[in-house]
Amino acid sequence: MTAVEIQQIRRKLPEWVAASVPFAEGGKVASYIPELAGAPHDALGITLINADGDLITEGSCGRRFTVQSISKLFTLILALMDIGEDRVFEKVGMEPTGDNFNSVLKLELVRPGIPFNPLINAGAITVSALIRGSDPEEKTERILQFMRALANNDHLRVDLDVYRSEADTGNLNRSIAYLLKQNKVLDGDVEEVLDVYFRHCSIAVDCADLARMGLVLACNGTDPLTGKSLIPRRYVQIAKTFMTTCGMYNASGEFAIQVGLPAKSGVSGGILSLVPGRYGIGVYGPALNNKGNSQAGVHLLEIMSRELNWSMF
Ligand SMILES: NC(=O)CC[C@H](N)C(=O)O
Repeated sequence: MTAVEIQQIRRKLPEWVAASVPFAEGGKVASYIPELAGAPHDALGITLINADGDLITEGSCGRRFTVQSISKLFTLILALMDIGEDRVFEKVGMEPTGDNFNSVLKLELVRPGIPFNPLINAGAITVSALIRGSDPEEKTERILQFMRALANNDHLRVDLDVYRSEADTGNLNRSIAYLLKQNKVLDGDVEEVLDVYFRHCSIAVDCADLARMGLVLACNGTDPLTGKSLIPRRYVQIAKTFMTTCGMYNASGEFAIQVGLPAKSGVSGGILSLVPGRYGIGVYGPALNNKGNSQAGVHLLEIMSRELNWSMF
């Protein structure tokens, strides 16, 4: 079955990618982080990898881009591994918001002012503060090492141009962080927490890195290609649940209906997705729809899920 499906994907993927590329036209490359604005509008790439190590790539999959919000998954998992779920969920909730990823609205409206979930900016900034490490450098290094292990790629680095660009212009994130400090959700130095957050959002990857990280999640925390156990199963379960309920921002419900797979997107146009037990998937398409998800990338995943009957539901 799997071998037949791999052949089908290899045969049809060029056609599916070609059919999705035109959808980029209706989307916009994110420019609120100035360094992201130069990304190629109509690029679309995808890499899939399965537990046997079969790798399928199509389109502009070799391009490097920053993970942005996709990193929130891995900081969440690392915080869970560092301090356990009871302590993490004292500080962030488990519910979708229906608001934009960078909204401050509910931090003021809903007491006690903790972020609704770890995948919105408020939640991820809170989680950054929970990562073990004596200073921002050590925390960032630990996040990098963790992502390198998951991607099986020692070369992952912070893209310093994107980091500086976001640190220079990230006033909305600064507002969120100071509000969290005021609400006594954030402990410690706000600028140091933001520094860790901006840096982990700026880690550069390609589609193959995302696919390999997705494969570890698809296989419940063990990299099937090295046999290494990298994440406790319970924390993978938590991460995949958040991917399903909040991973595509406030379009997660629609994505669950149209695609039906756990996924996490970022404003640079990346999407990490997976088919449980079977594939890790990395997608890159920088033109975003009005919810902040890759316009062509979502379309491609919709086609694939429909054609291959991948929905979990
Ligand atoms: N949606 C995203 O990818 C947001 C991440 C980005 N670094 C920000 O904070 O705005």
